[in-house]
Amino acid sequence: YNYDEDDEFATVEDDTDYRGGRILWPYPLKQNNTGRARDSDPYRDIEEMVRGAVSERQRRFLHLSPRSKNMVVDTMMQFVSQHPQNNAKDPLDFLRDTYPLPKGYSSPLDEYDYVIVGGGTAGSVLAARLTEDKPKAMVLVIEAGRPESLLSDVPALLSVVQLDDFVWPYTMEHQPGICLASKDQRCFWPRGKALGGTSVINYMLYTRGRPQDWDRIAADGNYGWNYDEVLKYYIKSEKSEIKKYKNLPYRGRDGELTVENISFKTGLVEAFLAAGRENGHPTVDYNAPDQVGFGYVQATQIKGHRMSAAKAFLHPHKRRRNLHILTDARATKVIIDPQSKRAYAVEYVKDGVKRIVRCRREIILSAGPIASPQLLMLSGIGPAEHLKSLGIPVLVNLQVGRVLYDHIAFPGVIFKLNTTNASLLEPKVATFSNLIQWLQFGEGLLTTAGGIEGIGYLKTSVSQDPENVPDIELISMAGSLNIDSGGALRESWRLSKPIFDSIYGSLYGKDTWSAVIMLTHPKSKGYLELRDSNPFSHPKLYGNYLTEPQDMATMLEAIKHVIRLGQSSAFAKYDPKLFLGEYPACKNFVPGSDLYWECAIRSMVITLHHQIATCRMGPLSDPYAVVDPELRVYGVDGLRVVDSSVIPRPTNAHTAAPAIMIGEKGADLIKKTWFNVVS
Ligand SMILES: Cc1cc2nc3c(=O)[nH]c(=O)nc-3n(C[C@H](O)[C@H](O)[C@H](O)COP(=O)(O)OP(=O)(O)OC[C@H]3O[C@@H](n4cnc5c(N)ncnc54)[C@H](O)[C@@H]3O)c2cc1C
Repeated sequence: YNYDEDDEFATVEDDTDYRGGRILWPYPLKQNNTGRARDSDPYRDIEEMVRGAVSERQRRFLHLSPRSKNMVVDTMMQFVSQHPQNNAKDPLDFLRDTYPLPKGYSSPLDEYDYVIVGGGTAGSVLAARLTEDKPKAMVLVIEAGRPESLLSDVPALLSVVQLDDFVWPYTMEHQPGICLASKDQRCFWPRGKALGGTSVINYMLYTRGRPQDWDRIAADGNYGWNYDEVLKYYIKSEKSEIKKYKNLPYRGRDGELTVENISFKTGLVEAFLAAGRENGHPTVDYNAPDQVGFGYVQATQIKGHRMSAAKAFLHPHKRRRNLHILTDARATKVIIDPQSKRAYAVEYVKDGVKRIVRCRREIILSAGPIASPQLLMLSGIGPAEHLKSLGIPVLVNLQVGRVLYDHIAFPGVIFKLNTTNASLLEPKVATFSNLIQWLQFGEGLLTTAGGIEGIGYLKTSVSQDPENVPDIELISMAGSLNIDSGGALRESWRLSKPIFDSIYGSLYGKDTWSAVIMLTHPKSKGYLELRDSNPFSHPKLYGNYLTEPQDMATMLEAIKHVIRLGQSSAFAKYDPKLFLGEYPACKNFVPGSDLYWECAIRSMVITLHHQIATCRMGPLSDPYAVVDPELRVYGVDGLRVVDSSVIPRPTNAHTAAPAIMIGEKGADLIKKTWFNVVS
C-alpha cells in the first residue's frame, strides 16, 4: 500500500502561483470549479470591506482591541468568552446543535432500559447502537456538557474552543521538577465537556494503534480484544474518504465516522515525508496493519468540518423515539443495592435540582478516564482505604484509578527557517477570505488540525521491545508552538506567558518547522484519587511523568531523530537552523547538550491528553483490573464502563479512534447479554 503521489491534494509543485515556492496557495486547486484566478484574492476585498464597515463603536461592543492583529480570531474569542455560566440563557444557542426530547415527552421517563452516563466519544456510539434494534430498548444519555456549536466545527479554531466552556479544566497535581513552564508548574489536562465529549475539542487525528498493541492486550487475558477482533469495529464505524486507501480491506467505507486527509498541505509536510524516506522511514498509511512509517495526517473531518462523535453517531438519529438525551445534566452517583450489589439508578443534577432515574438493564459509565473512575469511587467502588478515609461507604474494594498512563510529548525541537510564507502562521490562517472559503466549500487553511500535517512512527535504538513496534510518534507541524505568537495554542496547555515568551518570543511571526515527539509506550505510571466526597470537586491527578529513566532516554533519542530529519536534504531549501530556546530553568546547561534537552523536556513536557487505564480492563487475576474483558465492573451487577478509561496499557494510538471502537464493541457486548429481551 505504499503511498505514491496522486492528485488527491493540491500540491505546491502543481500550483503555479504558490508564494515563494514553499506554501500552497490557500485555495485547493482541483476540488471546485470556481474558476477563480489564482493571482487575485477576491475575498481579501471582502475582508477589507468588512473591516472598514466595523465602526469603532462596534469594535468596542465586540471588545475588539483597537490594536487587534486578527479580527477573525478576536471575534471568535469574544463569542466563546461570552458564554454565560450557570445555565443562563445562552445568546449563542442559535449556533449550537439541539437535542430536545422526542415529541410527546415533556420530561424524561422515570426508568429506562439503559442509562449511559456521558454522551462523549464512546458514549455517542454506544447510544446510537443500543437504540437501533427492534424491539426497541429505551435509552437515556446523561451528559454534563452542551451540544457542540459552529465554532467547534472549524478545525483551525480548536485551541480557541479548548479555552471555552466546552472543557473540564482539570490540572495535574504539582510534580517537583516537571511542567516547569506551565502555570503554577502544573500541567493542564482538559477534557471535552460537550455532547460528543472530547471529540468536540480534540485535534481530530485518526490513529488505531499497531496490531501488536491489541494482541498484547488480548494476551494479558482480555479475550475478544486481539487486533483482528478490534479491527472489525474500527472498520464498522469508519467512512474513509482517503482516496488512496479507502478501498483497502482494513478501511471502512460504510460507517458514520468520516476520515479524510486535510484538504491542503504545505511544502513542509512534503519535506517531512521526504526526509523520512531519506532516513529509512517509508511513506505509508500509518493505520495499515502491516506498515510502519510516515504519512499525511488522517483526520476525523467531513469536507473540512470537524466530525465529532456526536455529529457522526447522534445527530442522524435525533428522531429516534427511544433515544433520550439530557444535556447540561451532571451525574453525581450510581446507586447500588448494598445487599444484591446491583446497580439500579443514577443520581444526577439538572437545573440545580437533584434527580434520580432508574434503570432496568444496565447503567453504563462513558464519562471518560477522569470522571468514570470518579463516579465509581463516589458510588462506593474503589480502593477501600481511600474511600473510608473520605467517609464513603465501601461496596466493592477495587483498584479504581490506581493506574494511569498518559502519552506525554515534547514540542520543543524546532527549526527556524530562512524563508517567509512557508509555515501556517495565524495571520495567514485566520482571515475572512479563509472563513468564507471554509463556509462555502469546506476547504482551505481553516481545515488545518492545529497546523499538524504529518505523522511518523519509528522505533528508537533504546527501545527494549523485541518486535518492530514504534516507541515514538512524530507529529509534523507546519510551524511550531509559535504559530499564534503565544496566543490560544500556548493557553490551551496553560503554559506560562512570561516563560513562553522568553523561550519562543524570538520566533513569533517567523517561519519554523517542528515535529512534536510523543512517547507511545511510556513506562511511567500515574494515578488518580478523589479530592473529597463532593461530586463537583476535581479528582487529584498524578502524572508521575518521566519517573522511569527509560522514558527520558527515549525522548533524548527521539530528539536526535528529529534533528536528523530537519538536517536532511529534503529540508535544505528552507535553510533550517536548529532553534535552541532559552529555558529559564536550563541556563546552566550547554545548549544542545543532552543535559540541556533533558532540562528542556522537564520544562516543556506536555500531555497529548490520552489518559487511560483508570478503570483498567483485565482478567480477574489482574490486581488492578476494574472491569472484566466484557467491560463489566467486577463485583457489581448491571454496571459497565465503556470509554477510554478501560484501555489497560498504552498503544501507538491517540485515543479517540480507540474510544469509538470501544463504544462499538461495548454495544455488541451489551446486546449479546440482552439479546431477545423485550422491554
Ligand atoms: C485537547 C485534546 C486533544 C486531543 N486530540 C486527539 C486527537 O487528535 N486524536 C485522538 O485520537 N485523540 C485525541 N485526544 C484524546 C481523545 O479525544 C480522547 O481520549 C477521547 O475522545 C476520549 O473519549 P471518551 O469517550 O473516553 O471520553 P470523552 O469523549 O471525554 O467523553 C466523556 C463524556 O462524559 C461527560 N461527563 C463527564 N462527567 C460527567 C458527569 N458526571 N455526568 C454527565 N456527563 C459527564 C463529559 O462531558 C464527556 O462528554 C485529545 C484530547 C484532548 C483533551
